[in-house]
Amino acid sequence: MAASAERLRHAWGVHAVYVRDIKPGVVELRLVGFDVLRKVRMPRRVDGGLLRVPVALREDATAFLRDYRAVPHELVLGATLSGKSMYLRNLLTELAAQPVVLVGIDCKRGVELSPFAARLSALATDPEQAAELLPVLVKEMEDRYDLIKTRQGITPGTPDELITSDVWGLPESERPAPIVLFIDEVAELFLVATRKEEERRDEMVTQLIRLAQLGRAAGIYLEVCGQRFGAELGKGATMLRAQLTGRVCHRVNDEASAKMALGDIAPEAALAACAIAAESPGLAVAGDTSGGWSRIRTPYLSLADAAAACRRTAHIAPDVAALKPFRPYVPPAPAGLSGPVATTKPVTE
Ligand SMILES: Nc1ncnc2c1ncn2[C@@H]1O[C@H](COP(=O)(O)OP(=O)(O)OP(=O)(O)O)[C@@H](O)[C@H]1O
Repeated sequence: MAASAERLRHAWGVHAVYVRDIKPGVVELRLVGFDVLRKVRMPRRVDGGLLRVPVALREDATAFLRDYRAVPHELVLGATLSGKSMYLRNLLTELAAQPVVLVGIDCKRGVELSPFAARLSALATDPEQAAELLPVLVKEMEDRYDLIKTRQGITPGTPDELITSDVWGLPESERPAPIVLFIDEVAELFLVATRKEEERRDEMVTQLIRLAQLGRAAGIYLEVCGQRFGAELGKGATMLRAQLTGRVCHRVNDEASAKMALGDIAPEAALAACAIAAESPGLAVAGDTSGGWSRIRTPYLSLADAAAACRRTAHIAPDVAALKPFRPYVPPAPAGLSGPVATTKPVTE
């Protein structure tokens, strides 16, 4: 096999299989999962910039970028074993390499997000902890609004370019680090058994809606993941969903679930999600409320490699004093796993 194809195989992981060289720098690939043949020029790594990370491959062999500045909040839906965790794993690992504060709520006792503890500034693993963490994030957001306001009124005659309505307009030295909050299996936050739990749920949902409505200007972004996200979850669910304008829908069990994710984007996108086969985990339909959508596939990334990437980047996690009490316990690295680890990277031509 030609050297160019070797490089491609390495860069694309198991998701693109070399078919033949067409001419120097151009090869034909079968994109596993999409089941189509593509002519692809030699890919180079995507340099997305802060908060703009490659996370999957599009059907046309270009990289799908998760761009928080353009689409601040996202909903990732899919049935069990459809590939949601793999998507989050890729996203989290890419963000971990940037000066971004990563926060997790994983009410499945932390089984999904704990492996990334070394890079997480805060982690809540049950609804009680989430109920303590969310108001701290809301307070952080309010403090950031105060900072922007102070800057606006700094002195009469402040040059126009220093007048800003979000953290991105602040001078770099004063700008707080962006925060991405990952919520795995959001339904766990909504489910209640007692009246007391219902009150706690209502408070959390209100806090989440506030973060979704106002977070962008404060540099706080949400990545919400679940199997379904409809009105049946209870008060506030549809209001919160409306704020999560980025949508990624993996295989779902019924049309109603696809419509929850994509119905307000494009009916054809919901149909495309319904057509995803059970044997294609990692395949999804991604869109946003502008109406644009495409089929995407996340690269395979093992949990061990993702965890190792988080350990390697732990030292760049920005400090947020208010989150210190929520810092997760980091177990010692397993022997033999502390060295450099190869990870697959979505690439583009
Ligand atoms: N892009 C991919 N390529 C190959 N295998 C994948 C891909 N994405 C997921 N898988 C495999 O599919 C299985 C399910 O993936 P994953 O755990 O991400 O699903 P999930 O939707 O999070 O499931 P659950 O809701 O049950 O946690 C895993 O064995 C995983 O390795």
